[in-house]
Amino acid sequence: MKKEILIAQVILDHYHAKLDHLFDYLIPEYMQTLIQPGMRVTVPFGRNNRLTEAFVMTIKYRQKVDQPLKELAHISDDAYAMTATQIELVQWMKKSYLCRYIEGIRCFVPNNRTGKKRVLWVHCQLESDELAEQQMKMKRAPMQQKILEVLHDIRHAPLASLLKMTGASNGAVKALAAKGLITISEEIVRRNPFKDLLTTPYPEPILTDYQERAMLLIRGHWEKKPDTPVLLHGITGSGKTEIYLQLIKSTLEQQRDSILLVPEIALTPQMVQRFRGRFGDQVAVLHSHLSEGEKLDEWGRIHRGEAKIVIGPRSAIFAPCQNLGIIIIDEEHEHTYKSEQAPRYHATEIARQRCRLEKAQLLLGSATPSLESYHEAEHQKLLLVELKERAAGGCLPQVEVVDLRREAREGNRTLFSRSLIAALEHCLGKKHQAILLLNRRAFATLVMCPRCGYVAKCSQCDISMKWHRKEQVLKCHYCGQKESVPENCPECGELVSFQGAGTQKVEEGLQSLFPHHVVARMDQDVTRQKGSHQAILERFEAKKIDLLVGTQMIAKGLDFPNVTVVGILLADTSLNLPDFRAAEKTFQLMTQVAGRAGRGTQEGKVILQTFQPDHYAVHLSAIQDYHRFYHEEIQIRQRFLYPPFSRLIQVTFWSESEEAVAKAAYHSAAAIRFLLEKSGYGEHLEEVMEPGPALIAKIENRYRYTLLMKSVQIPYHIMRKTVKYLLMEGRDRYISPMVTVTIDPDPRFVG
Ligand SMILES: Nc1ncnc2c1ncn2[C@@H]1O[C@H](COP(=O)(O)OP(=O)(O)OP(=O)(O)O)[C@@H](O)[C@H]1O
Ligand SMILES: [Zn+2]
Repeated sequence: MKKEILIAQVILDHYHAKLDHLFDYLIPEYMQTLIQPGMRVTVPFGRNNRLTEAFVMTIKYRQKVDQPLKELAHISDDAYAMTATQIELVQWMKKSYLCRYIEGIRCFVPNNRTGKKRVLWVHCQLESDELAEQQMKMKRAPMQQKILEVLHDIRHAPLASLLKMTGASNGAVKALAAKGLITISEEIVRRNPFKDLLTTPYPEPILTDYQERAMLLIRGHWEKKPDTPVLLHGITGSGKTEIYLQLIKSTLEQQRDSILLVPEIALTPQMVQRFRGRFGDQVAVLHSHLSEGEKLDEWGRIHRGEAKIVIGPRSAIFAPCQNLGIIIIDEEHEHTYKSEQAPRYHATEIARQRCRLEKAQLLLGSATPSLESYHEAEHQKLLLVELKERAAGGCLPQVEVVDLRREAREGNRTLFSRSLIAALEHCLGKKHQAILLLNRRAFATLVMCPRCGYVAKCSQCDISMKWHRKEQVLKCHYCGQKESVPENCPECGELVSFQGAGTQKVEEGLQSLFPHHVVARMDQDVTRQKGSHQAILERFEAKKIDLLVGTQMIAKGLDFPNVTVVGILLADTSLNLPDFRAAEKTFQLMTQVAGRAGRGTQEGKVILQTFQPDHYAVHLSAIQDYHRFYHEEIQIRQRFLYPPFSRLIQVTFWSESEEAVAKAAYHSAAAIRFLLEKSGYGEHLEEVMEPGPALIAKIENRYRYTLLMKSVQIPYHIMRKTVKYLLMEGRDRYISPMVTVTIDPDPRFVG
């Protein structure tokens, strides 16, 4: 009989598709009591037995086989080990998002190559008489004398400061240490992302009636049904954050951890300020603007349980909390919760899985819940809790819809309607502030020929170039390519004109309308630099800015009571996108940005400019009636079988060869249909749609085709399995190696 041996199945820390499976390694005798699933190890790999990092997924006994197995070489730092839950989540992610193991693992395990930040301290314990005696002995070493003198006074100093103060070299310090006159110690310091953040206490208010009721409902519900998530639908300014604070406070009292997700980094500072104002240093942040070192140190604080509240955007859902009690997702409808890169996860889905596995509670909050979530609430899969009044006493702002067609007929072709100018004058006259939204960057969107219709396009991407006036260049917002601005049309020679408007143009227009007021702009161009959005928001809060212009970045979450006017310059930008969610996105954006006005005690006013005043998304957001919007929109979804009445999978094919990409798309569609037919779904093949060029048909010189599948009758897991089989395992047979394929399950952008 053959002997049983203990083996570890590992995933190599490597992104190569061919290495995306488990490898078996023998566990040497001495490691057997130490090793655990989730640990990071080093293994010999390949013909040269190169030492490679890997993660242990499982440990098991196996019959000894004739073919000899290689042995694990080394167990690495176990501080970064995955828990059993995390391993299970990685497996789940691989299956659900068709990603590689390592892509899932990398979400949980930080890159620890940065190491810890260490500071060296120098200490001196000499008494005065000893000092004098020693100094006598070192007449020839004036630097050493000086160091002793300085240290004798202050006793301790960081090495770097000591060298600066004395002008001495490292050698002199070492010499003193060698003589035993001073000692050197090492301190590990935390890289603190909050060092520049001003925290003021954020006291608990008396809850409003709605908040009080909401708290009772939520607590009562979770006592009975801890597994059912809550959807908190509260109008803008209704005080949802206070509910989050109170729920997290109870979680903290039970010694458990909380994760609070915000839709983008720009919203972290305001949230963090409130939470640190109440819970102090128990609050940690995790986001991509932290330095590697800061990230690692925050990760460590959470992992060790020193920080029990984590705030951050999407990726903070992977925070290493060891005793998770609650996850809260603020503005749950935001598309930023879906990752656009592998693994293409949705943070809410990860949250559901984590809550299920870790017995934690889940709360989704929004003033404009996604159709999917609200639909679930209607079908009792989520508990719906509503806040119908503003917390600080004010009411929702008045919204005036301005028909831009009429404005133009009456002779005003500028970006600023007469109503908007009047409202801004009134607002500034009262020393209030205003927010202006235009969901587009740059100065003008297009450079266009008024005679032949030529539009300047990026030569690598099939998309119009945007004019950036300050830099005097055309820029492609997809690949970043810059080109000079043509004066004449390259096709017909006519002088070109600049069409459309971006935030820069609004900024300049406003400045000339209101030369004595301060105008500032916040969009991706301005905030790419670390910390700059925070600086702008701080100035706005301190009332050093009167008019703030921005893209959707300024539309949500911000809470400034002195803002009484909001201008939406062009509601149509998002309405015209060829995406089945266009109306929903527009409604959400309009309602959210309108909600920035009148949050204090003064009344707010919103001017909504549009060419399509009769569109239901426009006029329902003008009266801020979520329920009616939901009922209109859900019927459309049902009629056309879009989510939540179906689940989608989108496959994108990329290649430098247009022929290859088209071929790949059509062959794949045909093969998927064939396989589905063989599995008995021949009657529903129309659920695999005709492939075609993507909405943006070319990016960075690569052509793009998309193939959309809509699972209604064909079960989703069957569809997903078929696609996976075809495009991953069988790809060599159907798709030319010149073509890249990405599979996006439950895509947020279709086209
Ligand atoms: N119970 C309360 N009493 C007085 N003020 C309150 C109370 N609760 C919240 N507020 C204040 O009301 C304002 C709005 O609250 P908050 O920012 O939480 O709204 P919100 O529901 O998150 O809105 P939005 O969806 O628009 O971001 C804040 O200034 C907050 O301090
Ligand atoms: Zn480009």
